[in-house]
Amino acid sequence: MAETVPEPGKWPPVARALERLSAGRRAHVARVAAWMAAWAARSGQDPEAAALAAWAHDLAREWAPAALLAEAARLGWQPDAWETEAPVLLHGPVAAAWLQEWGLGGPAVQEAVRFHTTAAPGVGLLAQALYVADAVEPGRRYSGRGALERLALHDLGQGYRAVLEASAAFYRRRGVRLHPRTLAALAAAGEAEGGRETIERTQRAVRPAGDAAEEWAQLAAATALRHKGEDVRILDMRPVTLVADFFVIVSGRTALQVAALADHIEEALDAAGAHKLARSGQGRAEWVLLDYGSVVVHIFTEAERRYYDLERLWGDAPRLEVAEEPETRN
Ligand SMILES: Nc1ncnc2c1ncn2[C@@H]1O[C@H](COP(=O)(O)OP(=O)(O)O)[C@@H](O)[C@H]1O
Repeated sequence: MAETVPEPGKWPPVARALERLSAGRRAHVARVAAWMAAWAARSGQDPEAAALAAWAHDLAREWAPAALLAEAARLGWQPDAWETEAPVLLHGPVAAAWLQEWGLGGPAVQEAVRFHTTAAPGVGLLAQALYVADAVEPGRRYSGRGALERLALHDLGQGYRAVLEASAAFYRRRGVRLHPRTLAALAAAGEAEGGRETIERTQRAVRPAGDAAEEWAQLAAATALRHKGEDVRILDMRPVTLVADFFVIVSGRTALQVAALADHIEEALDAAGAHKLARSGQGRAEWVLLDYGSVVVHIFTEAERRYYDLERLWGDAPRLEVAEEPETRN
């Protein structure tokens, strides 16, 4: 990449913090800065903003979990359940808050740094570019990297979506449950035009062999119906995303019923031998998410379900007929 990359010395607090990073991390950051410079030059974006976002994005990446939690608290960032469990997820929000403290970078730069690990729905071009750059810079080693890089330089929107899909698939295979911001970003990116063929090709390449996903989805739906879950739906996610094969969506009348439905469904799937990766939303049980990898069960109160409107977000996902429940006595 031939573009000159604005040096971090332009932003002294950033340059000082960079010096405290390991040599390997600094080299990664420099490759991200070079990628961002190339992207900015091609697409007529501000090279200074692109460089600052790149140089700053990993400044807190090597902080210990406890230090990240303490720093987030000092800076007024309230960690969510995912960030509390994996404080490494705070390194973007913390670095973004530092920029703000130092009076560096506008909202777009801070947004890009804040969401560079998880992505987020509705972020601007700079944030999409940084999310992509972090994943496709030439120091990363995985098959398909070069193709993703070229796609993103050609069309950032398609590249962003493809990187989201690819990293969702990667984390899914490793059993990492995705941050809700990443899920929402995937859904939002899926609404954008184009890219579908690329996505379908990626999907065919990476989809693991089938498990009992459809059976588990039907069982979750039947269990929800038996326990007076309302508006029970199964969405076939296979044609639209790698995030899961099926979503089961259920409403409960109250937060209490949402929790009870979650318990019943968990029990039934457990008995069927499904391995649960995660359950989230215990504390504030207006949206409980049971994650079985291939099947994700969402149990909402009505208001919460309307607010998130997964069915609209994933409007392209075909609906599956919920199988008639066999008569059960007693
Ligand atoms: N979207 C996500 N949802 C949940 N966890 C994530 C997500 N992205 C990253 N993580 C977790 O945070 C860790 C660090 O992520 P990141 O900083 O992007 O990795 P890297 O060190 O390769 O740059 C990952 O190993 C993963 O466990």
